[in-house]
Amino acid sequence: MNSPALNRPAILALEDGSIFHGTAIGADGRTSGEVVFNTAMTGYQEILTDLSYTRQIVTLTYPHIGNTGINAEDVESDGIAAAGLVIRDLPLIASNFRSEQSLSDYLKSRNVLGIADIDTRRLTRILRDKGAQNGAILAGSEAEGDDAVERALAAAREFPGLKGMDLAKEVSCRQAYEWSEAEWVLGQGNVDATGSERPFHVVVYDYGVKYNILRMLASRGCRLSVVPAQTPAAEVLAKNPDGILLANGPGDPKPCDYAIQAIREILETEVPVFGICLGHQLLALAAGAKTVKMNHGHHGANHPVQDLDSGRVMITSQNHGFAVDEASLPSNVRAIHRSLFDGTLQGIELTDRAAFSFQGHPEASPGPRDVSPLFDRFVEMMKARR
Ligand SMILES: NC(=O)CC[C@H](N)C(=O)O
Repeated sequence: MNSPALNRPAILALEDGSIFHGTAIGADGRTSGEVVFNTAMTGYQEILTDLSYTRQIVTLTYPHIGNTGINAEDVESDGIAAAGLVIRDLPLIASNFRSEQSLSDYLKSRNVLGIADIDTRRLTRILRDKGAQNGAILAGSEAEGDDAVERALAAAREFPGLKGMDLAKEVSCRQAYEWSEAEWVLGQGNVDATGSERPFHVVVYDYGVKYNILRMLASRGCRLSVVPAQTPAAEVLAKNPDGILLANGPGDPKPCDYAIQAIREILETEVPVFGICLGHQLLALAAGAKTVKMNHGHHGANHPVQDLDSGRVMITSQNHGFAVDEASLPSNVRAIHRSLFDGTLQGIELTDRAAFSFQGHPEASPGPRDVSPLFDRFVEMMKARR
């Protein structure tokens, strides 16, 4: 342990009045958001950089976080998206041949707050039993003084909550760009250096896209045009895509009327569509279904999901707090996947159209890669249309 004199205090407060005292491991200051727990044993870097965690404070149930440090290759976006990190124990040593920076230095360099030495089991029980809650972290001098707990509670209760919050358009890229995996590996930006044509041209609606979705498509030979969330359908269709991918993203899908409208227009054409997580929810809304806020959502890397056609069970990565209500599916939409944890809907396909979507993360590879064949299904759809 650090000597107590070097420790900076931090406080985590939940809207229900729960207070946790711990040690600051990131930037000083204050942050608020919805507090959610993730049960994955690996992948803290992918979790922190996943834009779907925007305005969420994440606690990890695995107790030792930071062991393998931080590297430049495993990021899912260019920055840390999560509003804060809550952990049990920060190991003193980060050890991995790819490690370039400690977790603590990474948080500080990105001005993100983190709190360690927290009883994350107690915290998780509260979130599981009462549901995801709004919360706040105060760190460093902000966490000092007799009124610090009061201020932390006030900050937790000031957060308006994610319900009704449209964040996709905020985190989306500002301008359209091209992506290919080779350029990513070389780190030369998004312009195709070789000028080589990729067989399938996929337009990706960026609602907060995880880089691994782009890598998975690029590795299957797709040329990718990534477009801002608010791009009208006509502009996307004018690019003459072979397929359209609706990406993951933060916040509530319901207020994203620009996306729902664009998807409706796209569904009037024959272009194959694949939706992932927020993209799945938006496809369902465009098709006429409803979405709901879940109690504490799904955030982890070992969630069993059943393929309803084959009966096969897949071990999946999950990160969502909203879900499509299966009872609301119109007659031309079929349920194709279901969670074996709580029976919630995990995948749909349109019966009259080459369009399907998945609630979990087929691009994630925390070990199991059971869901990655969904990318092959998308490629097959594009092939069939040609
Ligand atoms: N990972 C995602 O795309 C999350 C979708 C949505 N923001 C939810 O929480 O349900």
